[in-house]
Amino acid sequence: MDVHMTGAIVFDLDGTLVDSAPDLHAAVNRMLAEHGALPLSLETIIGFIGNGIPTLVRRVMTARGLPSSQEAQMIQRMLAHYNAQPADLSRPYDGVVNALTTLKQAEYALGVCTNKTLTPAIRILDALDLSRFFDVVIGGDSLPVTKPDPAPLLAAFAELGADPALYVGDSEVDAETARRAGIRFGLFAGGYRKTPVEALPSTFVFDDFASLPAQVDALSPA
Ligand SMILES: O=C(O)COP(=O)(O)O
Repeated sequence: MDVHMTGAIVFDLDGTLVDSAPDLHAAVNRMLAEHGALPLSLETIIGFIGNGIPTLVRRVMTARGLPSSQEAQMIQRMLAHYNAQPADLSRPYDGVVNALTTLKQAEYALGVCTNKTLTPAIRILDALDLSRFFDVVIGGDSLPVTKPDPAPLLAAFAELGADPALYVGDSEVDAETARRAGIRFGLFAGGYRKTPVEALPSTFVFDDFASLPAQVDALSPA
């Protein structure tokens, strides 16, 4: 990696770059239908996102009273449904493409650190034409641990090879990951967060990606 890069910025995926909940919701309900279980609402599924697909499936099974003996099979079916259609309904949030373009032009090295399983994460980035911005993608199954363990985030920065400038995410898990990694955190307020923004430690909060490059510019050097 070019040592003259301005710095490195890593982004969360679900609820930060991409509103991915509608496809997760559709895949969950296809999985539930196969098991003869009733569907769950989009709002319920949004509340279950953040700790990766196996945890999402466990939360869904608890909500529907399904026996944990079926867990491994249901995770497998969820991944099959989701991998088949990961980006039919998912869209980047407004302003994401312009913000990434601006940051890339300013010579930031960009990466993604998500708890989403790597295969659908990459398929989504490809389908939405976002892969071109990123030099590294760390998924929920890339390491033996997931966020909020800081290891995946630190691995993303290590691979980028430039000074860590910022992690950008939307959730409690992301805020905790950045805190444990000792990395500055930009909190996107328009994602899947469950608690008030004031309750989460952040360097700054933003609700419009159009403002992100200026917020990054305003940071002191890493
Ligand atoms: O898949 C999830 O549950 C969360 O994914 P994220 O880390 O991109 O928010």
